[in-house]
Amino acid sequence: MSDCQHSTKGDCPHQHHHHHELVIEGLCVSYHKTPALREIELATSCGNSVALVGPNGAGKSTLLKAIAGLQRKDKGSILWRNEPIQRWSREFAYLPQSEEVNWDFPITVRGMVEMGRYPHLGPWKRYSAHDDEVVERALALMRLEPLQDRQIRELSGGQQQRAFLARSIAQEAHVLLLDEPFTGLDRDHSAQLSDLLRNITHEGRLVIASHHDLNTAADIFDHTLLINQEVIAYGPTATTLSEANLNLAFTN
Ligand SMILES: Nc1ncnc2c1ncn2[C@@H]1O[C@H](COP(=O)(O)OP(=O)(O)OP(=O)(O)O)[C@@H](O)[C@H]1O
Repeated sequence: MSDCQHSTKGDCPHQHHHHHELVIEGLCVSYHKTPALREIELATSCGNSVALVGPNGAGKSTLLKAIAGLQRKDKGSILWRNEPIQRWSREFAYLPQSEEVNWDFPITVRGMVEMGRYPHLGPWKRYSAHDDEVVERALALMRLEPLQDRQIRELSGGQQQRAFLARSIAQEAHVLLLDEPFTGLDRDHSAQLSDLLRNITHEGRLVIASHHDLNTAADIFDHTLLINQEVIAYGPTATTLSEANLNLAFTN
């Protein structure tokens, strides 16, 4: 258990942490002995959306990868429903920054969403009526029905992102880890993604996303974790992004 008294900046993030589904305590990550994250604490649950905000190099991508189980940690724990995340890999879906994703393989939107069902299929790898239903729902929730027979590589970046989200939903992942999902979207597509993320949290999932636009953060994310290697503040977005906290985070 960490000691809240040591946290002088912002709210203590882990009060009643054992009631939360995702609990990060004392997380430290370094690259070649250079620290990238120090003593990160976070406790949150399904139904929430959390923005990761901080300057370039603050460790946002590193934290997303760590939660996805893709980043070696020096110290600390990341628990999902009181157990190490490794036991729960299906529960997590991680989308890197768009330029890091290779979308150039031959598969349709529907094919990609069906891939989300693979871990759930029985020994004969046959799709049941239930699997089809889940795929239909995921396509509908992400408003992808009209695009379902299109090749992924022929879609716009925003549409590809929606296909990824639909696959994660079909996979029944409860935690969506998104690295700068709003980058490169115009105003209408940002508004659409914002709506879709709201639908995703309302149906009982958790969205954690790095986000650069301080002006839109409060409209999109109910909570914000402000970091610069360490936690600067955590809480409801509007209060967390106060001028004082931002000064702490964005000056070195
Ligand atoms: N693979 C790596 N090897 C060595 N250092 C790395 C590696 N990945 C990240 N870093 C370093 O770790 C720190 C945190 O990087 P990270 O990408 O997590 O920050 P970020 O907050 O996502 O930044 P940005 O807003 O610029 O995307 C940076 O100083 C970065 O240079």
